[in-house]
Amino acid sequence: MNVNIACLEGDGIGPEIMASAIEVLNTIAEIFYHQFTFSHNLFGGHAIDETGTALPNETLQNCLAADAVLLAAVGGPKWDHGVERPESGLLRLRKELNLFANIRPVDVYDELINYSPLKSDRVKDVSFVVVRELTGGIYFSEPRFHTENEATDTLSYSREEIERIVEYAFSLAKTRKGKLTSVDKANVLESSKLWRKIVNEMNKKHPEVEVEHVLVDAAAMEIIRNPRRFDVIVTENLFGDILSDEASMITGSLGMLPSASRSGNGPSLYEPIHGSAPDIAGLNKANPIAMLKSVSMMLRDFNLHEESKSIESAIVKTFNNGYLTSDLGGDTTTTEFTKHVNSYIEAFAVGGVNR
Ligand SMILES: NC(=O)c1ccc[n+]([C@@H]2O[C@H](COP(=O)([O-])OP(=O)(O)OC[C@H]3O[C@@H](n4cnc5c(N)ncnc54)[C@H](O)[C@@H]3O)[C@@H](O)[C@H]2O)c1
Ligand SMILES: CC(C)[C@H](C(=O)O)[C@@H](O)C(=O)O
Ligand SMILES: [Mg+2]
Repeated sequence: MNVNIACLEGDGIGPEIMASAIEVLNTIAEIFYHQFTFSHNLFGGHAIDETGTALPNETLQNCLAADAVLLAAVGGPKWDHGVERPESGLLRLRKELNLFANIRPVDVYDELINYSPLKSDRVKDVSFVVVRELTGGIYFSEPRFHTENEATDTLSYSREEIERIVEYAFSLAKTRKGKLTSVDKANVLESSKLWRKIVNEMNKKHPEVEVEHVLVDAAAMEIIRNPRRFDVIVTENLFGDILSDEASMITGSLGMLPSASRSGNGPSLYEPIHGSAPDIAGLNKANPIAMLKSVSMMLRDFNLHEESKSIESAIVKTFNNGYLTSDLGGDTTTTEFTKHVNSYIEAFAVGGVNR
């Protein structure tokens, strides 16, 4: 299969985990006889330094023309106080590609349950997906401004925006355990009242899905108290951002959670949920698992299931053999971890595809 991938390595640990992803994709291409073509694009802080904008037009055009976009991370203290921020490039890109559905799976590996800061009996067998609305809500609504003495953000959603993300979540729940938790703040926010009403209306169309509504503050508590109760969580942009970082700790590290952002037509974007980790940038310490699992989600979307499985299984073999990056208490470097994943992918292919 030929796949044209627009790569945005960005800032901080971005280049290190992107290198890991490309190495693994090259191994997959060789073993499974695919042709992956990569374009390397300026994005984020580095793009600001070189062009004055976080999302240069050439980068946007390459993303629009690609089969998929692979993004590492953007941002860092160097750009925290500039007029243009790296993060604004990311928000523009999501909007331009209409990536309204951000899928963030939270799956606990049995082998790593002791690395979670939570007790192992709480985290065992946890598997849920956060479906985060990604192109609306408080991140994008107008008016939005600040002056010396006043600042305003607006949280607004149209019926259409709510319906399309909730429809996505219902469909996903049907392929899983059939339970949908809608997280809102309907005791306070007008947008949440409409959100909740629409979820209830749509439940009539999908009666086989069990729906519950949980207020976001209670949801934050439940993710720690009893994370096994969740199957699919659907929520507004900002709530989804916060809850997914929280949920990552169930798995042991923020460096574990991948994501896919989809529009339904046009290229999807695959990226870890974490940021550019400036505190460990350039030290070869970054955990590449979130990035590699994002690659695995991309391959699954192209129906390359065996290829996707080979990555997942190689990741498990790598940490089962004691290779853990420092966020999980180990001393394996990013490059060593990647080398082991590559060799297990090769072994997987010998035992599987070439059997
Ligand atoms: N999608 C993105 O590009 C994205 C996402 C989140 C934050 N950011 C940006 O990243 C910058 C830093 O933000 P932050 O420090 O709040 O969050 P962060 O996610 O970059 O880091 C938080 C903590 O988690 C650790 N961490 C994150 N990913 C890791 C990995 N793969 N391996 C090991 N440890 C990892 C970091 O070392 C740090 O201690 C900011 O500019 C922020 O806006 C970008
Ligand atoms: C960098 C930032 C704009 C971004 C977000 O808030 O969406 C990040 O935190 C994420 O989770 O992808
Ligand atoms: Mg975030």
